[in-house]
Amino acid sequence: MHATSPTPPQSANPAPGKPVANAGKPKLDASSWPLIRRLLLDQGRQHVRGYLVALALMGVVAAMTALAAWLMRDVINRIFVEANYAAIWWLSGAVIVIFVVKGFASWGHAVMLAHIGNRIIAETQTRAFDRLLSQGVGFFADLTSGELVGRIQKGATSTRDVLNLLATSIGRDTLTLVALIVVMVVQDPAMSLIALVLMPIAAFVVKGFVKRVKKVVPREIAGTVGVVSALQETVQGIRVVKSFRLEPLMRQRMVHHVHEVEEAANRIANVASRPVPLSDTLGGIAVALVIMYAGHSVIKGGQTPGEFFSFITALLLAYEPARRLAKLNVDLSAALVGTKLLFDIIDVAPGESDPPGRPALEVKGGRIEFDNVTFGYRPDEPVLRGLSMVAEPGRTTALVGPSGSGKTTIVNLVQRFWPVDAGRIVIDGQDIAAVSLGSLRDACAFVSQDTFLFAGTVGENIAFGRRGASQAEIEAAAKAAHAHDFITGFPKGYDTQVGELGTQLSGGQRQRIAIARAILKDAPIILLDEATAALDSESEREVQRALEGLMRGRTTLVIAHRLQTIVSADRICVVEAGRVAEAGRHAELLAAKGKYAHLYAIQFRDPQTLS
Ligand SMILES: Nc1ncnc2c1ncn2[C@@H]1O[C@H](COP(=O)(O)OP(=O)(O)OP(=O)(O)O)[C@@H](O)[C@H]1O
Repeated sequence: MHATSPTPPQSANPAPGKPVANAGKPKLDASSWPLIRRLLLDQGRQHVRGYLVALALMGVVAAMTALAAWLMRDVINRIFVEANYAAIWWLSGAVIVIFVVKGFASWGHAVMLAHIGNRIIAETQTRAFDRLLSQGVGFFADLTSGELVGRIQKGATSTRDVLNLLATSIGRDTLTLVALIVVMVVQDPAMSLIALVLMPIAAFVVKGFVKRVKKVVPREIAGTVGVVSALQETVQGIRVVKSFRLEPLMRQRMVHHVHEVEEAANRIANVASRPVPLSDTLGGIAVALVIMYAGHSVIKGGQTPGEFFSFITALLLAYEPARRLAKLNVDLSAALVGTKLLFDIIDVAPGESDPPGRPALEVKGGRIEFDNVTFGYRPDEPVLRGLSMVAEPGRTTALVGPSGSGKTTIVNLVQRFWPVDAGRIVIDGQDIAAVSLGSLRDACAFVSQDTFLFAGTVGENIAFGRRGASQAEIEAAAKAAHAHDFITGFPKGYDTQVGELGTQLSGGQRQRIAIARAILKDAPIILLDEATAALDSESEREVQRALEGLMRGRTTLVIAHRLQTIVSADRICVVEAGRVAEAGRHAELLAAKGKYAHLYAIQFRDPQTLS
C-alpha cells in the first residue's frame, strides 16, 4: 500500500496539493504585519459592524474610567478641603452611575467579542476543512491526521485571539489610555510629561522578548500535535498496542510530548511575563516622580490637593492598560504563530482541479483501457512504466503481482486520485483526464480493504452509497450483500449506531456493509481491493456471495488475493515492475508456466506447479 513520504520543505507559495511544512518547524514572515493585515481584511471585515459596536462600548468604558479619575478632584476639593456637605450626595451618586454604566458597557463588549470570536473559530475551521476536502489524496499522504487536527484546532483559536487582542488593545486599552492621558494633561501638563516619558522605554525593551516568544511557540504547537497523534494512534491501534504489549512505549511517547508542551508553555509564560517587572518598575518610578513633583508644588502652593489626587488616580488607572499594551506585541506574536500554521493549510491551492464545463463521463459498457500509462508519485521514480491493459465491459479483470508492483496504483489512477504522467486512461472511448471528476467518481464504486465505517448508524453507513436512498433501497442493497440478516439481528437493526457496536462487528460483517454501500451506489465500474484478512470459511463464503452480487454485469477491476477470484476471473493481468507482464485466463496462464504460474504456486503452495 501507500508509503508515507517525508514532508517536503516549506515554500512561500506551496504548489497545488502540496502540503506545507511540518508543524514543528514553521518559518515566520520577517514581519507579522502582512498576516495581521490579511486577518483584518479576511475575517475582521466580515464582522466590521460587530467590532464597531464593541468599539463604541469600549469608548464608553474608557470615558467612564476617565470620568472617575476626573471626579477625584472634586471629591478631595469639595468634600475634604471645602467640607461641602451637599457634594457628598451628588458625588457618591455620580460614582454609582459611572460604575453602573461602565459595568454594562464592559459586559456588552465582552459578550460581543466572545460571540464574534466564536464565529471566527467556526468560520476558520470550516474554511480549513473545505480546503482539505478540495485536496487530492496525495496531500493526505504527506501529513499525519494529528498534525492536521492540531493545526486546525490551534490555528482557529489563535486567529480569534489575534483579532480579540487587537480589538481589546486598540479599542479598550488605547481608548482608556488616551482618555486618562487627557485627564492628566488637563490637570497638570508638566507632570504628565514626567509620567509619559517613561513609556517609550518600556516599549523598546519589550521588543526583545517578541523574538524569543516566536521561537518557543512552534515548539509548543509541535508538542500539542504530538500529544494528539499519540492519543489517536493508541486508540486506533489499541489491539496492536495490547497484543504486542506496547503500553510502556505508547506511554513513553505520550509523556515525551506532554513534557514538550509543558516545557514550552512554561518558557512562553516566562518570556511573556518578563515585561511585567519592567513595567512595574517603570510605573513605580513614574508614580514616585509625580509624588515628588506634585507634593512639592502642593506644599509650596499653586496646586490643589484635588488636582494632585485626580492626576495620580488617572496615572494609576492608566497603568493596567499601559501594561497590557506593552505586552501586546509578545501576546500577538504567540497567537500569530498558530494563525500562520493554519493559513499555511488554507493557502495550499486545491489539489484537484475540475474546471467547470468539462463533459460528464458517459458510461456505456464500462470498458477501461490503460494506454501506455506512465506514472510516479515522485518525479523520476516511475511506479507504472508504459502500462497497457484493458478491462472488458461487464467482465472481471484481476490484478495480481508482487507487493509494490503497482496494483493499488492502477486502481487509484482509474479514480483520478492522481493525474497520469504520460499515456491515457480511457473509459468507453473517453479520456478520463478530459471528463468531469464528479462524473468519473460517480461511475466507480470503490471497495477497499480497510472497510471504513463512519460515525452514525449502520443504515446511514450503507446510505453513503447514494444520498437520498429510501429505507427499502438500503435494505435491498443489504440483502444483496448478505448483510440484512446480521443487521436485523442487532437490537436496533439498521438504526444501531456503529459506535455502539464498538468492536462487535466482525471483519466479514464490516466488509459486507461496505459492499452493500457499493451495491446501493449502483455504479457501472467496480474497483475492488480484496481483503487479505483471514476470514473464517463461513464468513468468506458470505463475503464472496456478496461480491458476486456486486460484480454481476459490471466492469470489475479487482486486486485479487483470493484464489476464487483469480480462478474465476475473466482475465488476469500479472503486474510486475509497473507493467503488465502476462495476461489471460487462469487455465491459460497456468498452462503457459510463466510468471503467473510461479506466483500462483508460491501464493497457494501448489507443489506441482512449483516443481
Ligand atoms: N502515496 C504514495 N507516495 C509515494 N509512493 C507511493 C505512494 N503510494 C504507493 N507508493 C509506492 O508505489 C509503489 C507501488 O505501490 P502500490 O501500492 O501500487 O503497490 P501494490 O502492487 O498495490 O502493492 P501491495 O500488493 O503490497 O498492496 C510502491 O513502491 C509504493 O511504495
